[in-house]
Amino acid sequence: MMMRLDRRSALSPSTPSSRGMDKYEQLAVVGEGSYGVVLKCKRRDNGQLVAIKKFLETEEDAAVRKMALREIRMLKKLRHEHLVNMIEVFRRKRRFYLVFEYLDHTLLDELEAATGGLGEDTAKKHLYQLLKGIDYCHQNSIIHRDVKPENVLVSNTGIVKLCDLGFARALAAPGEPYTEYVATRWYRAPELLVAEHRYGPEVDIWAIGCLFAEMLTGDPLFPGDSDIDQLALIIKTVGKLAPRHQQVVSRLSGGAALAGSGSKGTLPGTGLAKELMAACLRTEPRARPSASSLLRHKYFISDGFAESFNAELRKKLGKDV
Ligand SMILES: Oc1ccc(-c2ccc(-c3cc(Nc4ccc(CNC5CC5)cc4)n[nH]3)cc2)c(O)c1
Repeated sequence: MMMRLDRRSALSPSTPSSRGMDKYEQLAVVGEGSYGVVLKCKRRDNGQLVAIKKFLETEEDAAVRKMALREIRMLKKLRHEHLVNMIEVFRRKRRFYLVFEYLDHTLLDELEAATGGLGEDTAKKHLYQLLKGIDYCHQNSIIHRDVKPENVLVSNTGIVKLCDLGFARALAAPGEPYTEYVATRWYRAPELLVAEHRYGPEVDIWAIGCLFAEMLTGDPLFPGDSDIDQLALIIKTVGKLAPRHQQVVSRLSGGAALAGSGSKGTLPGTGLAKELMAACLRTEPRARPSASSLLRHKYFISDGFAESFNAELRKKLGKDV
């Protein structure tokens, strides 16, 4: 469906414009959420493919305007090889348009196309790049909060970038509780499932542990169909919750049965891969390693993988990484 995006008005003086939204031709819708739609577009003058997030509501809605400006402020701060970078911002008919890099497909597309997983070599390369992107977020005090296969983009040269930080948020000040937020259930850490007010970047590490397992097997690790079922699957595989979380669960209807016998199921993978995955999936958030320490894990270092893969990334990205 061809749609000419109308004349725009620059959102802020820091984004001087040329011919406005006329410079893009819409090619497809690649994503839809409750707050907006993501369009695959082509820049008319040079053929560059971009992804344009169009907010559905106009900025008359104060809540939408506040959320959009918060998202734009955050996105302007974050620039990294393994995050989808924002190129420019426009406003048209009192709606916000955010223009981003376009990558060929998502990790979900890869998982749906591959039976039995992506193979350990691809899974390891994707995992390493994901950890680099999330480490950058965490170093900048940003929690992504919705790491899942749809939010992991892959270029046709195998470069991986995290996207849709629309729900990301800055780390709360000490003592400040977070607002309620519901990450996609299958990748939601136990502390989110028990609605702990104080959660941190560890929720992203949990999600990455879930993604690593899914890349190896091709199947979601914890496909819960309710929050209680989600907790039951987690406990069955990785063992008991942290005592403070167990107390919360035992007060929920049917929660008492979730105490768990302590015997654990098995995680996919072998050797150092399984060791790294298990570390990401510790039910005590404080026990999960940081992204930066995971990047120095024996799994990436002991076989020379990090050194050779970083050289490969530098060539592909055409710059120092
Ligand atoms: O706050 C925000 C809001 C939106 C984004 C965002 C930025 C860029 C994208 C994006 C998507 C994309 N490529 C893409 C390609 C294909 C698909 C869907 N494939 C399946 C087969 C139908 C989905 C996405 N390239 N870039 C998506 C979201 C963001 O990164 C941050």
